[in-house]
Amino acid sequence: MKVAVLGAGAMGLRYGLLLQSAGTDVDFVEPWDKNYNKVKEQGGVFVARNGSDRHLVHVNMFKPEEYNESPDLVILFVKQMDNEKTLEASKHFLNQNTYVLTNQNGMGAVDVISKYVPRQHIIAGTAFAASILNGPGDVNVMGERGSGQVHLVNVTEQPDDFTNQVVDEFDKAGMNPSLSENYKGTLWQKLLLNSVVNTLCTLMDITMGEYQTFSEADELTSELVNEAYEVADADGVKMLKSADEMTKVIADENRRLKDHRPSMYQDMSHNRPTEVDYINGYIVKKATEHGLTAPHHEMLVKLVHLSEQMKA
Ligand SMILES: NC(=O)C1=CN([C@@H]2O[C@H](COP(=O)(O)OP(=O)(O)OC[C@H]3O[C@@H](n4cnc5c(N)ncnc54)[C@H](OP(=O)(O)O)[C@@H]3O)[C@@H](O)[C@H]2O)C=CC1
Ligand SMILES: CC(C)(CO)C(=O)C(=O)O
Repeated sequence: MKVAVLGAGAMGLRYGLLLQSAGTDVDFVEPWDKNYNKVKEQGGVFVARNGSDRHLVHVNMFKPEEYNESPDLVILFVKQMDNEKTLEASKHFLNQNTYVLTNQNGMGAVDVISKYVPRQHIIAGTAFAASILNGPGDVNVMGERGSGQVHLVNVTEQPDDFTNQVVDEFDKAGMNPSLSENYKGTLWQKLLLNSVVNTLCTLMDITMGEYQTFSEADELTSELVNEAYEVADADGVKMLKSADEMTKVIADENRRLKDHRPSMYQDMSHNRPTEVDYINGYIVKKATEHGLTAPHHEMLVKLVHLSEQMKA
């Protein structure tokens, strides 16, 4: 299987390097010039795990305009707001046979990807895993080896042979993949985690572990989760877990990745726009569509925008 990772940032590198080390044929396609130039200059990417054992790994990296291969699978890992321009710049290597996989946080990618490949070739899902890009060509993979999880789901909810091959490749790479047949339920599970953890840790300038040490952490998590569950229910989402179980999933993830500052924090601390509109903002949008309100999530969206604007 030939894989092109489109967007060689923190998570694109995490997935691509794991697959490459398990023997999958991986190319990285990077629209971000600074990263591309740095990788070419140093002859690869510096990779560390939990800040240790930093070493150089060779990768094949191309700019979208110079990439002329026909990958079987494209793994899209740019930020949500960059999807449209990135796919437009890559459309010469996307065709009716290409599969595109997104494990990005937030909601919206599938609608954009479906302009470029058939919906039955879109593999969505979620990454219960963390990475930090220290700078161009320099990635820090968080969590113990083999501890992250990947949940994959076909947008049509009909897994085919190719999707099962992708699961096998991910399994060989130690990525702990699972394949679901519940598209929205799978994505909402991660949406909930991000709507609590990314947003609160970013606003409060704390790690996931620090949040979980707060005496009322589970109560706060539960308020946000319950509000979102009403919206999911109105939207016809079949959730994979109860609201109480989800609160526990979030607490467990906070303990597992206790030293991690979520990707939204990485953006905020570098004065970049965040993905809040695709996370809490999506919950608010869906609430409005169904004649509901989601006041806690709406407040969080405004607070993140306030902070973004103060830094701009
Ligand atoms: N990081 C994580 O732990 C996780 C992230 N995700 C999701 O994965 C997706 C990718 O995120 P992630 O890998 O964290 O982010 P990246 O490492 O790709 O991006 C971080 C930053 O790199 C720079 N950059 C990357 N691409 C470009 C570009 N084309 N042009 C200019 N600058 C660029 C920007 O910084 P600058 O402006 O400073 O140049 C950018 O904001 C997101 O949807 C995220 O939510 C999901 C699970 C975990
Ligand atoms: C919180 C986390 C690590 C969950 O996997 C994440 O999605 C992020 O950092 O954006």
